[in-house]
Amino acid sequence: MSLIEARGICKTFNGRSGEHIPAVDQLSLAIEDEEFVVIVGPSGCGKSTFLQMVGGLERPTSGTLRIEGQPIDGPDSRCGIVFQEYLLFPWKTVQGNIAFGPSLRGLSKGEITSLCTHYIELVGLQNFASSYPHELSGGMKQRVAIARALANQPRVLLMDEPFGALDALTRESMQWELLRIWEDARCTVVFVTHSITEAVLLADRVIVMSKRPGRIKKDIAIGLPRPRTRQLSASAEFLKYESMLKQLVWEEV
Ligand SMILES: Nc1ncnc2c1ncn2[C@@H]1O[C@H](COP(=O)(O)OP(=O)(O)OP(=O)(O)O)[C@@H](O)[C@H]1O
Repeated sequence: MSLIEARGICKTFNGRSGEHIPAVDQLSLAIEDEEFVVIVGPSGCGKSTFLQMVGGLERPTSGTLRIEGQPIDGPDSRCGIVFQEYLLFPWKTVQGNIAFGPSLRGLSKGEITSLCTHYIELVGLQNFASSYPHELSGGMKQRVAIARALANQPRVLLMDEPFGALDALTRESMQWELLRIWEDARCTVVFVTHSITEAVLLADRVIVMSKRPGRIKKDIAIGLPRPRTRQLSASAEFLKYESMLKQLVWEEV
């Protein structure tokens, strides 16, 4: 049994004038435990919609979607979500933001503190535990958002263009950071991006979606060794994946 199984998923939205907007069409996909799956495709092809259905924030119009064999019927603590907008609580410190989920789960104070300490260290924010979001850079805010999601110890981390709002240099450093964090946290990641380079660097598998209504156009295993290195990211093999994927996405634009 796969960790996540989507079979024949369709999602149609109702537009403002009552028109039907088919966003996702007959999407079938199996994602295994601890896989790092990246979804790419042209703007509006239904990537975020698929992620939201996995996270239980949207329901498929038809088809079945299961996690650990059980139908997804609403937001589920097995899934943590990180969005492009950091969505931190501005009135809470870094520690307070990260402690929020564990405190809702009714953990003891000691357990919450040790979870917070672990994840604050994991994302490298030891010196900022008492800072408020407005005192942090974009990259630091996204580290908090990642730590906050991981502190709930999800089986699946859903990431929707998490580095899309960052400058190029910070974005690249966050990609390496995420790989390091993922090696430690060892959860399954489903990651949406527009950056093909980011996709090749991070993924075990890249799913290329067709233009709307999104179907799976190609499912490509990235056969690059881990841990990924800077040297590898400049290799001929890396560039080969990059140009193949660019071609596949461009055909849909
Ligand atoms: N709540 C909604 N109501 C109506 N239409 C929606 C809604 N959410 C998404 N859509 C439509 O569904 C389609 C897919 O949207 P979605 O955000 O999933 O695409 P995407 O591939 O993530 O796009 P992008 O890469 O630009 O973020 C789009 O045409 C969008 O306008």
